Parts: sequence; C-alpha cells; structure tokens
Amino acid sequence: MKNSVSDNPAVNIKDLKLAFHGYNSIDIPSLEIHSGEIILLFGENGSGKTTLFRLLSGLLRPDSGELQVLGHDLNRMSSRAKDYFRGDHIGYVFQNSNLMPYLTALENILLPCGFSSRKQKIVDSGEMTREYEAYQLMAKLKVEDPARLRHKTSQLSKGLRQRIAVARALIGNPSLILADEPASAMGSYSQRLVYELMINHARETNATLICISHNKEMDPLFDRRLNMKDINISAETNPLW
Ligand SMILES: Nc1ncnc2c1ncn2[C@@H]1O[C@H](COP(=O)(O)OP(=O)(O)OP(=O)(O)O)[C@@H](O)[C@H]1O
Repeated sequence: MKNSVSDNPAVNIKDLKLAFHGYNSIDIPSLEIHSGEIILLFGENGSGKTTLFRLLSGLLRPDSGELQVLGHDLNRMSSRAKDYFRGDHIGYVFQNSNLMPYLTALENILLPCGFSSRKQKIVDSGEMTREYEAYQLMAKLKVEDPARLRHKTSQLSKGLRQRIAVARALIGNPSLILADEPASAMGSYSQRLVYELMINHARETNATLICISHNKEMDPLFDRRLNMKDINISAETNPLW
C-alpha cells in the first residue's frame, strides 16, 4: 500500500454512526479536522471520545457513514490494509498505555519500527541509531537516565509508563497522533511537559494531533477545542450516557 497521504483534510466524517447493544454511541453528522491542526477533544465520561479514536484508527468499523482519514476511505479498506495504514501513519497513545509488559521500555518505544517500514526508514534516516532516537525522545520527557529504559515496563510507575507510551506514539513521525488522556497519571508540571512535547513534535513534523484531556489548564496550548456534546448527537438517543 502507498505510504503517501493527501494534504487536506486529516479527518472528514459525514453521518457516522456506531451502536453497541442497540444504542448509538457515535452519531456524528459532520466533522472536519484540517491537516496539521492541534485539537483538544473533551466531554463527559461515556460521550464517545475513545470510541471515536478507535474508529479513526480503523480498530472499529462504523455501522454507516463516511469516514476519511488522511485521504483514505477507511470503509473501503480491508482489515489488513487498515493495519498497515495504522502502523505507517498513526501514532496512538492508548488510555491505559497498552505497553507490552514483558518487553523493556526501550523495546516498547521501538515497537512501531517493527510494524512499519515507513517509520523504520524515517528513524533510520537520521544520523543517530534507533536507540538514540528513543533516548532523545525520553530525555525531552525528562527521563534522562538510559538505564531506566532497560527495565521491563511492568516494573515502572504509571507516570513513567505514560511517557513511554507517548514516545512510542511519536517515534517515526506519524501523520496523525491520537492521544487518549496521555498524561492523566502525572502532576500538572509533567502534564504540561508532555503536552508541549507532543504539540511541538506535531508542529515540527506537520502532523495532526488530537488529544483527549480533562485538564482545562492545557486549553491555551491547542488550536481548537472540540466538545463531544457538540459533535456527537448520540446522547439524544442513548440512555447509557
Ligand atoms: N466494546 C463496547 N461494548 C459496548 N459498549 C461500548 C463499547 N465501547 C464503548 N461502549 C459504549 O460507548 C459509549 C462511549 O464510550 P467511550 O469509552 O468511547 O466514552 P469516553 O468518552 O471515551 O469515556 P471516558 O471519558 O470514560 O473514557 C459508552 O456508552 C460505552 O459504554
């Protein structure tokens, strides 16, 4: 599959619907996010933020509607094609980090290079080794002792695991970064550091960043704020909200 992505928009959604157990979790009449935008996504628990991320990354298939991501019509792609697309173009910080507990921190950060030849090429095109690139990212997140990256992630604190998940999402310069409460286990100083690093990285690499956060102090860092209740009208029909 081609590695190139089209310029605009990064996300284009029309009449997108997904129901669980007969209730709509997602009912988004229209949503457009431009390439390179830095977006804060917020909303009540259960308002569909994580579900929207899983749709955007091709982990879930909608029941109906149009879903274009980086110029690709995800509805027309096979599961296998979506796996390649996700590996090549998306960096995803999962809500619970989703690190491999039996791998070291460094192995976790470098994992995307094993799944994507695009990311592998980008990381290997620099003058530094892959390992050094990973250390650099972690140093920017104020984890400066390389020895800490040789520990299995199950031995590390939640805040450190979140930083590792952020570095894993950024390595190889994905075109779309989806970060689901990436710094929720951290204090406000570290949260700001993590958000600023992700935002700077996105701007430097012309990536689009969508970040789910409940921390209002971070609002000014973002280009645009999206409230789920304004884009997802499923609350009108879903009593589980
Ligand atoms: N796999 C699933 N099976 C059944 N219902 C689901 C599933 N995934 C999500 N839902 C439902 O979809 C709705 C949206 O959930 P989602 O996790 O996307 O919300 P959220 O805004 O990310 O919440 P939070 O802020 O708590 O993380 C909820 O009503 C949830 O119960």
